[in-house]
Amino acid sequence: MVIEHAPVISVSGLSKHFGALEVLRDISLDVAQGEVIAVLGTSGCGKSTLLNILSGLLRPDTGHLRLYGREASGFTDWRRIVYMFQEDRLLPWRSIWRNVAFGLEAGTLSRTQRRERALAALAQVGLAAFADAWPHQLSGGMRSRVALARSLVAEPGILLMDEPFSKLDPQTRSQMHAELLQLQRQHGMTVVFVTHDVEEAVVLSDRVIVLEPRPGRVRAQHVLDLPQPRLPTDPVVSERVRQLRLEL
Ligand SMILES: Nc1ncnc2c1ncn2[C@@H]1O[C@H](COP(=O)(O)OP(=O)(O)OP(=O)(O)O)[C@@H](O)[C@H]1O
Repeated sequence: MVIEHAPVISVSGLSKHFGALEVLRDISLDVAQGEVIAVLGTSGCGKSTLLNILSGLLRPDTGHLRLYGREASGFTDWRRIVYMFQEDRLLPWRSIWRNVAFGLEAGTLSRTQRRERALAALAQVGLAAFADAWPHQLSGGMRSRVALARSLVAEPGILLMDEPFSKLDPQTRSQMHAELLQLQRQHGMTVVFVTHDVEEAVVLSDRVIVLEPRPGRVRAQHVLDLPQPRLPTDPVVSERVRQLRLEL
């Protein structure tokens, strides 16, 4: 879904080195509100580094990052942006609802309100019944859903994801894809995720940004105007996957 607005994320001329290693060179990219963007590239091409910059965790050496129309250096509303990591990062000593509510603790909500919000987020991922369970009692897919609930509980405008489903088995992964898209539509969120899985990029995204390695540069952008849901077995989908694989 693409809503025509000023970009919520705008990157221009961005570069990043780690010591002598040039990781990103002259990256420019605009993301509209409600878009789902896949950043696709081989291992080590700088995908996570780019996401770290978009999230404010890392500063670029040169170039500009604008979020909701503001230069990142003057942007203060970082709570509108949530970062979902590759690992679920659940805290083993906290019950499920308290894991989900973790990010709300810095705010002004009471414990009861935090629990209500956490329960609502858990209900959205089908895990309301597990609110008082512990992380070790959950399967990998369930833990992944909890991580998604924890990301959604703060109602972010932008969700950044670094290969969040890469550790799941293929079937659970497809379920998570469908759930993510449903939640994304409900909330109108902008999603930017990085992956080296071409099929995942084609199934989920409105647009694929292909990064070229050493140093990471934008090689191509592809708009995927295919209807949802997209099944990997659909010939139109598998043809796009085949074409994109040739580019990597
Ligand atoms: N903090 C750091 N210090 C030094 N080098 C780093 C740092 N972070 C990343 N790198 C290097 O920068 C390059 C790009 O790393 P990055 O993690 O962004 O790639 P990636 O495309 O996300 O890889 P993968 O798909 O394997 O996760 C790699 O060569 C990596 O070793």
